Amino acid sequence: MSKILTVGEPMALFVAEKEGPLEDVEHYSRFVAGAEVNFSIGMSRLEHQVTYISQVGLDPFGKYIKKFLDQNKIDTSLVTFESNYGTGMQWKQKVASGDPEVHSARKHSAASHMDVEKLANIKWDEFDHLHLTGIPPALSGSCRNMIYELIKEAKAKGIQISFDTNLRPGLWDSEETMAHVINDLAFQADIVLPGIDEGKLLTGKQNEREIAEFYHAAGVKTVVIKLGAKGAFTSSDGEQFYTEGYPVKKVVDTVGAGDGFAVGVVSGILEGLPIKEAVRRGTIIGALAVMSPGDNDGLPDREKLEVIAKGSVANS
Ligand SMILES: Nc1ncnc2c1ncn2[C@@H]1O[C@H](COP(=O)(O)OP(=O)(O)OP(=O)(O)O)[C@@H](O)[C@H]1O
Ligand SMILES: O=C(O)C(=O)C[C@H](O)[C@H](O)CO
Repeated sequence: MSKILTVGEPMALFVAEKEGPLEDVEHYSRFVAGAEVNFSIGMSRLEHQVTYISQVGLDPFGKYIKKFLDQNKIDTSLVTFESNYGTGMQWKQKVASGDPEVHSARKHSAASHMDVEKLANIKWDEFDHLHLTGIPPALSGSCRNMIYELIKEAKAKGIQISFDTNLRPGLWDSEETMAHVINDLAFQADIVLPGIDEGKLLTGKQNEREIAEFYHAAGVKTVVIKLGAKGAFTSSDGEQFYTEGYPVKKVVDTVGAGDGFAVGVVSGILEGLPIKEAVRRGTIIGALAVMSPGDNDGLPDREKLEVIAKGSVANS
C-alpha cells in the first residue's frame, strides 16, 4: 500500500435522469465530482491510502462531500470548511452518445480560495507520491501559487509526481496562459498524462510521438498519452508502445475516463508493475469508468479489477 497526496476541488454533481437539454430536465441524481476526487476514490478502492487536500463551503453540499470522502476511506484531515464561500456545483446531461454538456457553478467557490497556508500541516515524511491535475492552478491566483509551492516542496523531499493535464479552458484568461502554466508544471513531474487533443494544444505538435518528445526534452521520464476508445501511447525510459483500448459494449457516460486511467497507471507504477502492465490497467479502469453515470461510481475494487484483468468477466 502506498501513501498518496493530492489536492483539488470537489463538487456536488447532479446527473440528469432523462436525456435532453439541461434546461428541460426536472430530476437529477446526486454524486460527487472532481478529477482528484475520482482519482482518490479509485486509489482507495485499490487499498492505497490517499490524503486529499481541499476546502469546501460550510453548507449541505460541503458536508455531503466530506461524508462521502470519509465513507470511501480517504483521509480528509486536510479538508477544511469555509463559511464565507460555497461548495462548487455541477449539473451533467444524460446522453445516448458523445460527451455530455456539463454546467458548473464554481466561480469564487470555497476551493478557489485555497492558498499556500493549506500546505502548512502536510506531514511530508508520510507520502510516497503526489498526484496533481491542471484544474487547481486554473481556479485562482492563490491556488496556482499553492500548486507551485506544493511541487517545490515535494521535489525537495524527492517525492514522485504524476500530472494529468486535465485542461479546463473556461477557467483560464487565455489559451496562451493555460498552455504556459500547464507545461511549466508538467515539466516538473515524473509522469505526465495528457489526452491526445490536449497534448496537441499544449505543445503545438501533431502526433503522440512528437508530444512525448516535447515533454522528455524538458526532463519528464514517463509520458502516457490517452487516445480515447483506441487506448494509449506510452513513452518511458527509451521504450515506446501502444496499448489497445479495453472493449466496451455500451458507453454510459464518458466523464471520468481519464481519472480512472490515471488510477490504473499510477497504482500500477507504485505497485512495481512493468510499465506495459500499468498502462494496461489504466485502459481497463478507464473503460470501467465510461460504463457508469457518475464520475467515479464505476471505479473497481481490487477483486473486480483482478477478475477483469484475467479476462474472465464479460464487459457488459
Ligand atoms: N469508449 C471507450 N472505450 C474504451 N475505453 C475507453 C473509452 N473512453 C475512454 N477509454 C479509456 O480511458 C482512457 C482515458 O480516456 P480519454 O482518452 O477519453 O481521456 P480524457 O480525455 O482525459 O478523459 P476525461 O477528461 O473525459 O476524463 C483511454 O485512454 C482509454 O483507455
Ligand atoms: O470539471 C471538473 O473540473 C471536474 O473536476 C469534474 C469531473 O469530475 C472531472 O472533469 C472528471 O475528470
